Amino acid sequence: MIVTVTPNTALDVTYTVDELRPGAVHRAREVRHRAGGKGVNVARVLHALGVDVRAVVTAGGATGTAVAADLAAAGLAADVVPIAGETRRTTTILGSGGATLLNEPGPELGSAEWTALAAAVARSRPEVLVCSGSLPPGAPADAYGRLLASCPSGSGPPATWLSILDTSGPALLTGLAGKPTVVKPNIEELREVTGLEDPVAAATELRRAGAGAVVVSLGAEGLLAVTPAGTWQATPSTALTGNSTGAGDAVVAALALGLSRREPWPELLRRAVALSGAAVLGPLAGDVDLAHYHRERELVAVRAQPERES
Ligand SMILES: O=P(O)(O)OC[C@@]1(O)O[C@H](CO)[C@@H](O)[C@@H]1O
Repeated sequence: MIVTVTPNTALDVTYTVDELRPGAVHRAREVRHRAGGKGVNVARVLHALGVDVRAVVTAGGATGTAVAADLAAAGLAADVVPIAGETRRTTTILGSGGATLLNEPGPELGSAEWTALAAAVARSRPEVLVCSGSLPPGAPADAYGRLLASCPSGSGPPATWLSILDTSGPALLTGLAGKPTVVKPNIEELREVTGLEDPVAAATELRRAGAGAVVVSLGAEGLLAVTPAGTWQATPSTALTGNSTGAGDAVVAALALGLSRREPWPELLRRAVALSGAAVLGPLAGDVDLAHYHRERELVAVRAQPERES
């Protein structure tokens, strides 16, 4: 079972406009609401692939009720941890220039709510645990580190626990204490937390600090993976335009699936690049174009990178 946990769950609101201009009035052509937050998107993608997945989310207030109802309507298995605060909204504006995001910080969680979240994760006995998204304000600095370290695996002794951490800034750095199997920053997030320009050097730094492997999103150039088995770059066959919101979550979904199947890295990266493109072609974050995914898996180029002196 793959389990995703999204402490700062959201109601994703997506507006479509012709062109986004700062300072102007926009009449939205379309407005869509759905349960979101990175871990929810990961679960949605896995569900679309027919994979057994469970989403652990927080929900409070009217937006929390809408999130829980949408998860049920989508047929996603979920553990909804009730919270006193109002679940946040995250807004995506899709215009001719691409996607612009406005993410609310979200409500604080009380210590009993953190305990309930950790208990829900432990109860689900993940084989692969995915920790995704920003932490809510006032979260314990090591919130992800604790969730990752305390996770009892359904599949064996601690040495076989598998986990993915997809977050940024201090939450990423402190989460490394939980020894995630893989972390998946994008190139800007990686440079920000390490202060290093070179992505291989920066990824190596995160591995030294506790990550098993580091998979870096390079945008249109695909993915770079620095792993115990070697370093690879995986490149898509073609550049795509569409809604890039959620493309990173599709990469995480592919990584979780590949880890659960113990796939070799080149195979896993092919799947991740193809699924990321499929997400760009999906209308909303969490949607994937499955026809593109199956076609593109055959076309992704994966190249081993030369070993460097450490
Ligand atoms: O504020 P966070 O937790 O970093 O990101 C939240 C979020 O912007 O990420 C997803 C795209 O990855 C959106 O669907 C979602 O609402």
